[in-house]
This record gives sequence, structure tokens and C-alpha cells, in this order.
Amino acid sequence: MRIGVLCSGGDSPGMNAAIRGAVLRGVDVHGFEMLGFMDGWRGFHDGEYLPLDRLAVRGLSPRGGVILGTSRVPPFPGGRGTPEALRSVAERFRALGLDGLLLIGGNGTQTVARMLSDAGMPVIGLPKTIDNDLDGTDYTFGFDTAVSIAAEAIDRLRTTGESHRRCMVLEVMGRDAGWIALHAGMAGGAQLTLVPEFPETIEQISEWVLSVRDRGRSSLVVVAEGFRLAGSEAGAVGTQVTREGHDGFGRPRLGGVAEVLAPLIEEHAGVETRATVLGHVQRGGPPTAFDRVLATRTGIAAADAVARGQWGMMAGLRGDRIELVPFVEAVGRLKTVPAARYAEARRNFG
Ligand SMILES: Nc1ncnc2c1ncn2[C@@H]1O[C@H](COP(=O)(O)OP(=O)(O)O)[C@@H](O)[C@H]1O
Ligand SMILES: O=P(O)(O)OC[C@H]1O[C@](O)(COP(=O)(O)O)[C@@H](O)[C@@H]1O
Ligand SMILES: [Mg+2]
Repeated sequence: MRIGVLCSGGDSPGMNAAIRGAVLRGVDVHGFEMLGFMDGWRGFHDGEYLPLDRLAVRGLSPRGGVILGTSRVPPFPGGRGTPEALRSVAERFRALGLDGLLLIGGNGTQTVARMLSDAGMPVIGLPKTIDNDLDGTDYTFGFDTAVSIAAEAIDRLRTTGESHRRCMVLEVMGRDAGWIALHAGMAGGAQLTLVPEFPETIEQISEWVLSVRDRGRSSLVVVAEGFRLAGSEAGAVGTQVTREGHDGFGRPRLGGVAEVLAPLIEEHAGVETRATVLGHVQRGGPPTAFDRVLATRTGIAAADAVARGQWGMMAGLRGDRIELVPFVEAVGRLKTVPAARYAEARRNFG
């Protein structure tokens, strides 16, 4: 069997470990020929790939980034999955002599995987994303690493913030899901955590910051990049803060909400405030041991699924088991922070 591997979307710590897991199992145990396409769908379209054998994946488990590269290059000519576009991907698949494709990606990539699978292509999904916004799995690999890095940033901001009696605002990634913010905030003991799912007013935020100051402490505020203010504050309410330009898929780039929030807190609460945007540091460097193990096991499970011919599935984490879940259970709905999880954290804000 000739099996292709492809990464799409933002990079996520653990992608290399997943490739290694799939190759060690696929090549050494099942006897597949495996190849990895460079830079996502670009390599697939251009026929640029790396043969994947034991040597190619040597020492990969602790390595951040991904040896194949990843991109947001669209799989379909014209960008949308029209019947003609799906047929052209299937034709390319045949021309490359492939028997199956492993797609390493987040919700966007797994949406594409579902479309290809519905069109009859033999595809298996491996769920990665620091955002953890993909259904059909308890956690995606990369998330634990991003949370650990954000929690460390909180620890560091706290000491400088307390020394100056300032309010420190830390912005983390996550698109429309507040998972990184929620977990990092809890791990770092943040005084409040703002997530896209649950807008808050500047008045409420300031009240929390003041109650922290009245206790003689300094506030550490974690804000997810997709957070929107509630209420009537002109200009900043109800909309996400975006940067100039669009990503490879044409979406506006999120980012900068901490810089909008900090002066508003200063104005309303009268507490000196500083903003830090953590940015791509969250995705860089070596994965945590948890992500290495999760990604390796996901790769192994994906190779086993190929050997059994269980196409059209994503290898998701359920409890402590990697289980194959149909794509339909993974995509179509973003996995966001549920009200109960936010309420649990919110009770301790301030
Ligand atoms: N509904 C869709 N139709 C066609 N292509 C899509 C669709 N959703 C995602 N894609 C393609 O898959 C890529 C990866 O998705 P993206 O959301 O960027 O990352 P991730 O898979 O990490 O969530 C996109 O950049 C785009 O090229
Ligand atoms: O690489 P870019 O274009 O700066 O992307 C930034 C976005 O990618 C992420 O880091 C990861 O998102 P995906 O996994 O969906 O690609 C988001 O948290 C963030 O909004
Ligand atoms: Mg995504």
C-alpha cells in the first residue's frame, strides 16, 4: 500500500511525533510505502514529497514544528469543494499512485477530510490544533503544549505585575474557542479569564480588577484573541479585534484584543495596566510529554486503521483510548467552552 501524509492549517506541537508514530507502525509493522507531501496541499498538487521511512522519522518525537511543513493552501482548485473540484483531487490522488491519505489537521482540515471521504476517497484524519476546538476527541495534540507555554507566561507576568502593582493582560490564541485561555488561566491562577464564548462588559471586568486591588493584589487577566466585549462601550463592543490582512484561507487574522482592553481597564478601574500578546510562541518549540504521547498514539492508531481498511474515520482521544470516530462526529460544529466550564471558573473571578 502506498500511503500519503499531509499537514494542513497552523502547525501544532506533536505533528512530528504523529508522523513518526504512523511511519513506525505503517512501514515497519504493516509494510506500507509512505510519503509525506511538502507544505500541505501544495506538495500534493505539485507532486513534491518526502519518502517516509524509519530513518526519515528518527528523533522526531521531541521536535517542534513539522518536517513536512504545513500550509493553508486550498485542496480544491478554486477553493471550494464543488463536484468538479472533488473529482480533480481524486484524479490527482490516482495519478500519484496512492492507496490512502492521512490528513493531519484541525477542524478545517477534517472538514476537507470529510468532503473527500464522502466523495469516496480513502482518508483517515489525525486531529491536531493548539485551539482544541475540534469535536470527536477529548483533546487535540498541541493544546497541552500551548497551555503550558501560556501558563508559564502568566507566572512570569505575575511577578513583574505585582512588583509594580499593575494589572497585566495576557492575550492567548484559540480563534473562536476559549480553551487555551480557560486552561492556562486556571493553571496560572489568573484573577479573570475572558473567552469568546461569553462576552463580559468593561464595567464588570473593572469591578473584578478593583476587587483584586482592594484585597491588596494585582490582577492577571487572560484574554482569548476571539473575545468580544459586551455592553455599550463605543467602538470595542460586540466585534472581534482583527489585524490587517487575511490568512491563507481568506479569513481575517485575529489578534490585538489585549491592546484594546488594557487602556479600557486603566480608564474604568484607574489601575495601571499593561498588555502582552503571546502570539506564535504558543505554537513553537518542543511538545510536552503529554502531546508527544497523544500524537504518537494517534499516528499508530491511524496506521492500524489503514491496515484494517477503516477509512472515513478520525483517530480521536476518548478517555485514555484512541478511538476511530466518523468524520461527521468531529466536524460541522466547533467544540467551544461549555457554559458549565466557564461558570466553574467565573465564580472565582475577582
Ligand atoms: N469548508 C472548507 N472548504 C474547502 N476548504 C477548506 C474548508 N475548510 C478548510 N479548508 C481548507 O483547509 C485548510 C485548513 O483549515 P484551517 O481552518 O486553516 O486549519 P485547521 O485544519 O488547523 O483548522 C484551510 O486553509 C483551507 O484551505
Ligand atoms: O498562522 P496564523 O495565520 O498566524 O494563524 C493564527 C491562528 O492559528 C492558530 O494558532 C491555530 O489555528 P488552526 O489550528 O485552526 O490553524 C489559531 O489559534 C490562530 O488564530
Ligand atoms: Mg482550526
